[in-house]
Amino acid sequence: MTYNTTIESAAPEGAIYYLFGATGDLARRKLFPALFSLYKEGKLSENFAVVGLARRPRTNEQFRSDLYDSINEFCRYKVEDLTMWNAFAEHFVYMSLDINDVEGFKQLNKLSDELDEQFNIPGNRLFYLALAPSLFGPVSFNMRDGGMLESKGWHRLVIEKPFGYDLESAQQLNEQLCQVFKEEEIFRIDHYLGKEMVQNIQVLRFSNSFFEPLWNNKHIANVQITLSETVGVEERGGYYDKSGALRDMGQNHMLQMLAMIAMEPPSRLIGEDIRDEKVKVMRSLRSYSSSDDVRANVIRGQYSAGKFGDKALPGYREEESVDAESTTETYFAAKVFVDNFRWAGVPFYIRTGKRLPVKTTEVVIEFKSVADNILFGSRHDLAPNLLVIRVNPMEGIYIKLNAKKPGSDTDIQTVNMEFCQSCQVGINTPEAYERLIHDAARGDSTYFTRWDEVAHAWSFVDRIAQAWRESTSDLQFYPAGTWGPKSAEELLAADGFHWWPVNGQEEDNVIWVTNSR
Ligand SMILES: NC(=O)C1=CN([C@@H]2O[C@H](COP(=O)(O)OP(=O)(O)OC[C@H]3O[C@@H](n4cnc5c(N)ncnc54)[C@H](OP(=O)(O)O)[C@@H]3O)[C@@H](O)[C@H]2O)C=CC1
Ligand SMILES: O=C1O[C@H](COP(=O)(O)O)[C@@H](O)[C@H](O)[C@H]1O
Repeated sequence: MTYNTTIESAAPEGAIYYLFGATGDLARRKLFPALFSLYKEGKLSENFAVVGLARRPRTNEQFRSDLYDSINEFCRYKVEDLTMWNAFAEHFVYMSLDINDVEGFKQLNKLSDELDEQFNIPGNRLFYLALAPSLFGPVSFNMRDGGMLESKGWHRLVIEKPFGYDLESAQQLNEQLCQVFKEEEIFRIDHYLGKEMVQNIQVLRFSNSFFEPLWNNKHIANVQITLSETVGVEERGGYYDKSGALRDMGQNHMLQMLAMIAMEPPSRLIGEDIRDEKVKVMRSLRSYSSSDDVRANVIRGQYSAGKFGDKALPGYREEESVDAESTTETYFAAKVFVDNFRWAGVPFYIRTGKRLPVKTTEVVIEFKSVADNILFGSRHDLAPNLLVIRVNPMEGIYIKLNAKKPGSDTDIQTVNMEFCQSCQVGINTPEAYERLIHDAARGDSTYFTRWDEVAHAWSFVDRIAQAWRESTSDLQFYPAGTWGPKSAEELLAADGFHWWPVNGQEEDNVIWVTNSR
């Protein structure tokens, strides 16, 4: 059954893919593997070429050898057939280019004409900027001034996060890009939107009569979104210390997931309608009224030295490229309200952090208990029903129900009924980057963020950042390998709730009914 014809049909047309930042980490770990998977699955037109671009010198042979290594290390498919590999690799060429040098773009333009000819490409251009954001503006101007946008096909710009540091810098960046590209030609990546289970939210919500009528403040008590990571900042301290968890994860991935949960049904399953509905959610986010309001509702933390099992872990301030007195948050938790008719009074609790005990992304929808339950309420401490959407790394859903304990007259037990998607399809589900590159190549911007969404998300985040700049007294430290500051528990306890266990913290006394075995 195909639910969205714009997404499932239409193979991409032939195009040249320009990978700016081709010698960087993102290209190596995500972009090359994604291109190989698409090729292997027949999702790239035969008429394509990839031009790797960065300053350091590389021959085409060296570039293809880097490509080979990256695929064998990071791709879900390995290179098994050399004939097929050679056919793939011959589409890849490398050119050394400093993006500040417009002459280089003129040469690139000539090379592009040759590639159009060689691979029978109709002048389509997809520019992927895996570069530091400070280079996004200059590279766009030089593309234009170097004549790169004069080819007869379409031109699309795919840009990585972060899109700005705050609303003001994001606006400046957007103005620069809009001098060269139209909004519909700009594809802003939020790789969470490319994840299977994030895309599945709308199917779960709008195609199940179990959920659709209950999806509102009459039946839902609260929503919890957890995005926990075991890693620290690794070698990204230089970037992360200026960014922090709020900008790195909050402004984008977490608010995007919240929007997918909270949005109204779009009138049609097409990109603009879905994005219109997400914008309405972003616009309805209740801004904190004062810095005290921020401190009462947003908790921030930074990991100190700790351990995983027997392994000692350094504190954040001891990490490479991090200021020894840094006050950057590696954790935040917030209580957020969506001020509209559907969600009035329902808290959305969101939390993310590095060096937490497990790597997992989960959304928990906690339903209200059966009102005035005269049958069971007085005798049992009934667990509320939950719908849990497991996004990452395990994919699937489960629902938590109350059921009679077999053989007992009086006991009620909690049962988790699970659809484990990962168990069905193994780990071989498409990576988010495959999906997103494929969509951009077909001109489908549904799962990319539109400028107005980004701007509203920054306004919300900027209010928090402003309070944090005024004083750092609320920054709390948590040992690496623990669940963050205690006050994040108190945030929910004050409302009579608690964080539900996520993957790796399974509860006792719960029966699992699952397809995982
Ligand atoms: N790595 C990741 O997992 C993620 C990265 N991102 C984003 O992706 C982007 C790239 O990140 P990442 O790959 O990690 O960064 P890296 O620092 O690893 O790579 C940067 C790339 O830019 C090239 N470069 C730098 N300056 C110039 C220049 N003047 N002209 C031409 N090329 C230049 C470098 O090549 P050379 O030195 O040879 O010129 C290199 O290929 C960033 O915006 C980042 O925030 C987003 C999510 C995850
Ligand atoms: O964008 C980012 O996401 C990753 C987490 O992504 P995931 O797909 O592995 O959950 C995070 O580690 C990184 O700091 C951030 O920039």
